[in-house]
Amino acid sequence: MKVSVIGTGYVGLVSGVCLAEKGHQIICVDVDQAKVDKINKGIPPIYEAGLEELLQKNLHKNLVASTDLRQAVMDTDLSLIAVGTPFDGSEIDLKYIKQVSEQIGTVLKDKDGYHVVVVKSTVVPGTSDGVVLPILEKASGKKAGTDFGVGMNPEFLKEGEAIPDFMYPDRIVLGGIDDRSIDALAELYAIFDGVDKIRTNTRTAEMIKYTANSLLATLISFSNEIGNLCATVGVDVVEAMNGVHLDKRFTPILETGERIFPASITYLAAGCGFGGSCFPKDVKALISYGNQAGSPMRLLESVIEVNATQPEKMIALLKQHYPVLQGRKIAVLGMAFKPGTDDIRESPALPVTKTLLEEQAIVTSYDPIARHEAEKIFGTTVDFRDDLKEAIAGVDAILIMTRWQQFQAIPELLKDMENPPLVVDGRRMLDKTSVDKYEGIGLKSSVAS
Ligand SMILES: NC(=O)C1=CN([C@@H]2O[C@H](COP(=O)(O)OP(=O)(O)OC[C@H]3O[C@@H](n4cnc5c(N)ncnc54)[C@H](O)[C@@H]3O)[C@@H](O)[C@H]2O)C=CC1
Ligand SMILES: O=C(O)[C@H]1O[C@H](OP(=O)(O)OP(=O)(O)OC[C@H]2O[C@@H](n3ccc(=O)[nH]c3=O)[C@H](O)[C@@H]2O)[C@H](O)[C@@H](O)[C@@H]1O
Repeated sequence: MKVSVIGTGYVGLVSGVCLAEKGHQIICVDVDQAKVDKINKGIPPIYEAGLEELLQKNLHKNLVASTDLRQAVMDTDLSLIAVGTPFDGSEIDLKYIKQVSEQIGTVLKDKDGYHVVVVKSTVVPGTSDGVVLPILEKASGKKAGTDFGVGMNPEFLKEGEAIPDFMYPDRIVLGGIDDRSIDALAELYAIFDGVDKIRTNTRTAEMIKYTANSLLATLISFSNEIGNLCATVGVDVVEAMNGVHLDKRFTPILETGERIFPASITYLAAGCGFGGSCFPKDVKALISYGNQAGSPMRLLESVIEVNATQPEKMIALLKQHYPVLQGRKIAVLGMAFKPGTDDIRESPALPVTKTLLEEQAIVTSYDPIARHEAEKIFGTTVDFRDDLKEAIAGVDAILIMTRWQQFQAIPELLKDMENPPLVVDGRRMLDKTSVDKYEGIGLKSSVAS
């Protein structure tokens, strides 16, 4: 199929590259000339394992990038809209979705033949048929369902694992205003053999996406709240959660006979909080949507509240040992909101680092790939290092903010130190007995208070 993908961020570029790899003819469109130039040189503007190789393999064969949306829509049969849908402080901000709908509609006015416009961005229920469709009709002067189709195809990829998630999805949701629109999406994904496909209307497709993200965020905040109680009453949350996690309902048994471990994969691992460009904004958008619909989302409000205070737990644990942070040397390990990505949006490391700097601690930091992003925020106020060993040399305390597997080396690195630093484990990824001075989320502080 000939497909234009509008927006070349995490979702747009990964979708475009993977669909090209599956044999479709893809034109990736973005307003950002610099991004388009990079893509056309085979350099992905974002870091995602395996993306560069796949891009270079398909570039100028099945895939090309462009800033010319008109030509891209003219030359293709289906357009996937994958622009950002931020939270504006009170509700979902649909300005990019509206802009693109208007632009596509204007092209459809002059285009012969049946074109299908599909929303891939995460949008609140009612957006595809209540916002996108009327804009397309107005700008094109044509009728949805007769002259063109409208679909909704949410994306479930995780950053850091985007390529395998896209290539081997758990399910594909094919939402549309009518059978013809859904059939076009079914054709696009026909090549994904053996994957469960859900044919549904656009509103249900939109709701599936929010429900999935909100459930995952709820599991995390639930685990964090239990962790906070455990720490207060002297139970280790990791041990408590192991007892829960072994329930087969939470650790499905794979075809190989293995259980799904660790708990972080099933979103039951307590830690310093969830971040990223999606959970925080999507849960907030659904709360706002629920309020507007007259169905308040009280549980989800708590999910956000619990998450907002989790990073502070790291500072509280640190202060058990160092009540005054001024002049203390602290290593913040991990700036990315999760391993496998250089994305630091809403990362718990950001408020923690800000607090440390406000309290005049001397902060060093190491992140395997997100240094360049974190430097844009902290500049030289943080001493960024490219080497874990250098970042922790001579510090009073280490704060583990991201579950990078590289940090498993910490006990070994501290082993021979005369006066090893305190380790505050925000991801509960180290054995608590593997270092001399250990504090962790969901664990009673070793300092009697
Ligand atoms: N990042 C992720 O892991 C996932 C994101 N989503 C959803 O997908 C959507 C996109 O997210 P990301 O890819 O992270 O966003 P992003 O912010 O990384 O990329 C959006 C891109 O759209 C471009 N853009 C904006 N207006 C445009 C226009 N008029 N024409 C052409 N390009 C335009 C921007 O320049 C940017 O490159 C959001 O709704 C998000 O919630 C869904 C699943 C996973
Ligand atoms: O809509 C989206 O954008 C995507 O949002 C999440 O993906 P992502 O944000 O990339 O990353 P996750 O691996 O889900 O992690 C999110 C956050 O939760 C945290 N987390 C995860 C698991 C856990 O047990 N505890 C925990 O704190 C991670 O550290 C991270 O900060 C969803 O997992 C994807 O299915 C979805 O497509």
